Amino acid sequence: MSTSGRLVAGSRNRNEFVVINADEFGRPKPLQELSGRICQICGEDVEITEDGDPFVACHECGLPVCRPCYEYERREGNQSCPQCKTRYKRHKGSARVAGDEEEDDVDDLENEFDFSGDQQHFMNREFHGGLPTNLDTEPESNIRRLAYGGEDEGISPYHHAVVVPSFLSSQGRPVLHDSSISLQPRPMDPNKDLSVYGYGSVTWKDRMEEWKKRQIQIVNQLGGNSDGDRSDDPNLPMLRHPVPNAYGLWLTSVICEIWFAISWILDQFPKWSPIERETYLDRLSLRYEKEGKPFELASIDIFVSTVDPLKEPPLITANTVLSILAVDYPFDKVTCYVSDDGAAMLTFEALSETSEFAKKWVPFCKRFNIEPRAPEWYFAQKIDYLKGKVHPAFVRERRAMKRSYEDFKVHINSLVAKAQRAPEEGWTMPDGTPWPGNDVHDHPGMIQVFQGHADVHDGEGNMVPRLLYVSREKRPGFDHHKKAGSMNALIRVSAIISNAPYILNVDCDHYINNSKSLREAMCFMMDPVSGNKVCYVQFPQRFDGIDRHDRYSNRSDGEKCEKDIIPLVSSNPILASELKLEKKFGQSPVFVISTLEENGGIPKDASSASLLKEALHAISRGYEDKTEWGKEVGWIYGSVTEDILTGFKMHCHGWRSVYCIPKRAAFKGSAPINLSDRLHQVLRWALGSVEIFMSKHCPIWYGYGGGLKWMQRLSYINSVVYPWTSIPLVTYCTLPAVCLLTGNFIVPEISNYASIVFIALFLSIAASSILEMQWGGVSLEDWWRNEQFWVIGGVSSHFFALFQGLLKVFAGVNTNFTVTSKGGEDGEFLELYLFKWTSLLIPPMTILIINIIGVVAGVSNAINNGYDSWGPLYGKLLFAVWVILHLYPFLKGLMGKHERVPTIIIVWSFILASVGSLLWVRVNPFMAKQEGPVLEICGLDCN
Ligand SMILES: O=c1ccn([C@@H]2O[C@H](COP(=O)(O)OP(=O)(O)O[C@H]3O[C@H](CO)[C@@H](O)[C@H](O)[C@H]3O)[C@@H](O)[C@H]2O)c(=O)[nH]1
Ligand SMILES: [Mn+2]
Ligand SMILES: [Zn+2]
Ligand SMILES: [Zn+2]
Repeated sequence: MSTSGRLVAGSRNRNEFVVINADEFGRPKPLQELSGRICQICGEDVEITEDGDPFVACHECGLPVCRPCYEYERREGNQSCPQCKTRYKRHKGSARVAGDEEEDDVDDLENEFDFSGDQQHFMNREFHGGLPTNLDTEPESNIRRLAYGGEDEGISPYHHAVVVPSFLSSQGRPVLHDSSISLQPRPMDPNKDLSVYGYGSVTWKDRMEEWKKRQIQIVNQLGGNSDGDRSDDPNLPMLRHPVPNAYGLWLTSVICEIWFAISWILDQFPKWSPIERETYLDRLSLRYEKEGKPFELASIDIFVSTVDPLKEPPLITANTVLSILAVDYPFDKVTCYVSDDGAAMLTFEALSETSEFAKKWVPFCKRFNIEPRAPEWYFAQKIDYLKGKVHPAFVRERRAMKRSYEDFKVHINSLVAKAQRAPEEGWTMPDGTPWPGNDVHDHPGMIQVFQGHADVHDGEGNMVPRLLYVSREKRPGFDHHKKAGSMNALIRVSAIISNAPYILNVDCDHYINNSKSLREAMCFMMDPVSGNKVCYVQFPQRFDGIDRHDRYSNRSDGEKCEKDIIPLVSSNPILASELKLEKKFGQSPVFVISTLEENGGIPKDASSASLLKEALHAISRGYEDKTEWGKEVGWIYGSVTEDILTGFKMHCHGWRSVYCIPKRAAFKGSAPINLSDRLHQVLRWALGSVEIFMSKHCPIWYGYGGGLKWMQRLSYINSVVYPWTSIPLVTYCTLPAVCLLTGNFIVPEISNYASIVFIALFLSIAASSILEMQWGGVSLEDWWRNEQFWVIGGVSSHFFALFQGLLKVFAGVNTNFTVTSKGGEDGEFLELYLFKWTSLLIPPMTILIINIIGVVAGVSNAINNGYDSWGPLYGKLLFAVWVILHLYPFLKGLMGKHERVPTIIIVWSFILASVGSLLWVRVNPFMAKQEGPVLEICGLDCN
């Protein structure tokens, strides 16, 4: 059976393979009799061999190909003739070791790799079975992988189909940028630029003298007499020993920094083995869409999940569904399943409208080959009618289509308006029967097939893929496992109704932006050689409608990877008893049989009524009881980031995944554009990580001896430990304020030599991150935003997630899943400054306030105390300003004019901040008692 997930792995994929002389479908034209013989791949002249004849690459069909192209194809490309697919034989004189001439006409591949038994292996693979063998070859590929560095270096370019999770960021999310550079913000080290403070102050110098003397005493007491001379060297003791009057502060900061250093190192590993991939859609089509033969592209079941029509507007879901129905793929090979966890009649009715509108929309898309095929975003694009050859018919039809879409929108909006207030007796359907889902938490399973009868044609005889509405049974008092549960229900329904060998999962807001996306994925999945190892292909999520400045770092900060295409691979234990399978998959014989169909498909003799009945059984509340669903089968339960957990589990079983980045973004989604939603989303992700961290699936302990690569393990570890970094982060952000308020400082004055070392360190760190950004194509601005959001998210969401996670594990307190609001339909940034107040905002607010108070107090103190006290102040100010700058977007949101901040929150934060500050000044635990040098300068308690 199958399971799924996403996450991990890096590649960049460029479609740069050029086929010149291609027909309008991009296929190479059949052989033309050219006098001069032009290479059909690159367009250059084909060379003349020593014999005086033109060079012939393929003796089967004689397609003219020049030697360089042939050599390239033979070595790194398809390794076979692009026209007739005959595997290339080695040529006389081809670059080869001298003396193997007699091997002429030998098939390279057969020679290099032993393929016998391989096919057998594919067939018998059990889904969660061992690691597929023969990872090292990739002849006749739909794809090309360019691997750099790491294990791949210097070996064959096909060595190791290793998919390293190169793109995980600190948030454990694959980073968006087309590079392997992950954007781990690096905490600044205060020790690095302190050389500037402390000079010009006499008192400071006195203190230093005093302190040095003490160091010498200590060294002598420790019996370091032999070393006595060296202890006079001003550099050494100062680097070895902390500031004597603020030992506690110093120690705290050092502990924080050690943790930052560890997390930074963890973050570096995944960057080591980047992989680039190319897809060749034309080859896919040549191979599987031969003219005059039935298309052989595999079927795909597409799952759309939705739960709350108020937060996930039906128009957005409708657009996603339309983009799926209009996708560039044979219509009868696509089935779209919409899972409604909210059992909302609104969703149901909107879907019904959508299926009607699709009959106009889909043919229009296909006829004019437009992009994207989600009408809202298509019509939002500006078209220049004067540019290029815009057909007059197109102009007319586009206009008409726009009008029908407007009508459709009005319709949907009126449904939404109607749904705002539920009638007392609950909703009734048009035929008068009550809507079965009136109680969201207590209702039977529902399935509705909207299309799929062969007689549903659009005007031109084009047909539209089938669309199904599915709402699984819900009963109070049971854990329904949120999205993971709904996906598992869809796996079963779809296996019974259409049983495609591959599935694609999108959220309700993830419309298909590139109608060729499915083909992109199929290049990997249906690759004759490497396809059988791939458990999923994932695409990065791009966003629409984010604020131009992307203030909350949706783009760069831990971008979520969405959309997986997952093969439903059958286990083929032909002899295993039915009983054993039922124990694993549950008691639906139709479903169990479907798991045995390697190539999908449903039994021919079954009536659709009986199949629907079976499907309803498969989505009943108790279906998964005492089965392996959620444990070994399907999406894995136990974390709100079910995708990471499931992907991890698949990788542990030795499967490989592919990260696919087509030039035109494959999918787009809406990003939360107000801070509160964003923080809640990040909170949920972090909570998911904490859940995995504390479960048996913790990547630190789990799955040794399986197929998980070391680098993958490190990346997974990184993606589950990052919430812990919030503890040192909160501490670190409070330190500057504490320093300012108490007059202590965490770093001692240091010598010139030491300051040079620190400056050099600091510069090299800055240089390395600038270089990384350059390579990764990340702009400085993106990086800075990422940095900022790392601090904001860290001190709020990650911090809360830790406590919620601990509460959940140790006290069983469950938190609910806050679905992220999907942006408004018109892509305006309406909500940007709208703050919905939540307790999440208190920590960053408090930190901000105490730092501001610290700055004010420090400066006014220095003014009172005159020139001497300015020197040491700068250092502390620098830290405080560092914190304030990082919280700046937060401050800006705070000052937004659209809605007034409830006073109670301000009051609370102020009370907390001032009580805290006063306590520090009074109790002052970090201040050394008496024996330290006397504090003459600055600090609130300064006399
Ligand atoms: O009980 C539930 C709760 C949520 N969902 C759906 O789950 C999806 C993701 O929810 P959303 O609030 O949009 O979360 P995001 O953080 O934006 O989603 C990302 O992160 C999730 C894991 O944390 C993944 O499941 C998603 O695929 C991925 O897009 C949405 O389609 C919801 O409708 C359900 O179907 N049932
Ligand atoms: Mn989402
Ligand atoms: Zn040929
Ligand atoms: Zn050529």
